[in-house]
Amino acid sequence: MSEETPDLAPILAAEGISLRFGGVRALTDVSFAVRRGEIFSIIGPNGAGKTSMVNCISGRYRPTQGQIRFDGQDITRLGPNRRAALGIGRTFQNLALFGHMTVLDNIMVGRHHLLKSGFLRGMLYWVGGAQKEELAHRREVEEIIDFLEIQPVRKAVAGTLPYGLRKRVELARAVALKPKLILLDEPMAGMNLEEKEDMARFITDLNAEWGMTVLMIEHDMGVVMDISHRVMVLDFGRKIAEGEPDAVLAHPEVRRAYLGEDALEAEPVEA
Ligand SMILES: Nc1ncnc2c1ncn2[C@@H]1O[C@H](COP(=O)(O)OP(=O)(O)OP(=O)(O)O)[C@@H](O)[C@H]1O
Repeated sequence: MSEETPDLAPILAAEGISLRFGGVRALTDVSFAVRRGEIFSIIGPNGAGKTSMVNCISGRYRPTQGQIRFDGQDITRLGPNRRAALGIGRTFQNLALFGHMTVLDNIMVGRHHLLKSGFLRGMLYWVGGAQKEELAHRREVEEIIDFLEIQPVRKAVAGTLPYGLRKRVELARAVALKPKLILLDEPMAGMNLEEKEDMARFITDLNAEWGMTVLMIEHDMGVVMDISHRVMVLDFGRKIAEGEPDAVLAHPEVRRAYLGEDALEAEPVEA
């Protein structure tokens, strides 16, 4: 591996990742690295292996071959909870909120995962030490609520909110875990234009103001090219391109395999 300057040092490095489901090759020898502080997106047609790759990183799937390093540590064999504790957060393609709970409680649930021993913590609460911690938690949660502009609905039951807002609450819950790297699985899916614009702004602010490194899968090419620092393209489980958005868009194999010339002409993208 080449020498890296500190800010270009990868926070996440996947090397030679292959994943098979029986006869299906979901991923074949995919290597890439996400730099600390960047927004990195994975794109590709349906079935290209994007979610499989994210699941390999979050620990939901274990690759058939290859190694994943996070923050300098080999995490290939760690389970999802250990990876979350190391600082890998995620949101899901389909909403995963507790619909009957309030927005605030949903986000607090995220926070409680930060604490390793729930039982011991419960005991300590009554002794007093954890009470202070609880207050500090609340303050931080309020900060996240402010940041994601969900104050007006903080007491609302999550299941009653419009879809776009629920997605934002889900993001808040993932952010509440204070991950160093956040994995976003189609954060704009099912959103209208305004909701997408809001979500794009929150993601860029999380990245720029809170210093969170973002790894995102997203089908909306406009958004991807607009907010990503770098993009990787998968096709049939293989990496066909990686680089800055403009370079990736210009890549002949990407044009052929994924976008199609028509799509490119119809949708000019600003640098
Ligand atoms: N749990 C699984 N069992 C069997 N095959 C799977 C499983 N998960 C994914 N696959 C297969 O692996 C390949 C890659 O799927 P994956 O969901 O990772 O693609 P994707 O790029 O995320 O697609 P989409 O954009 O449709 O979400 C597909 O052929 C899919 O059918």
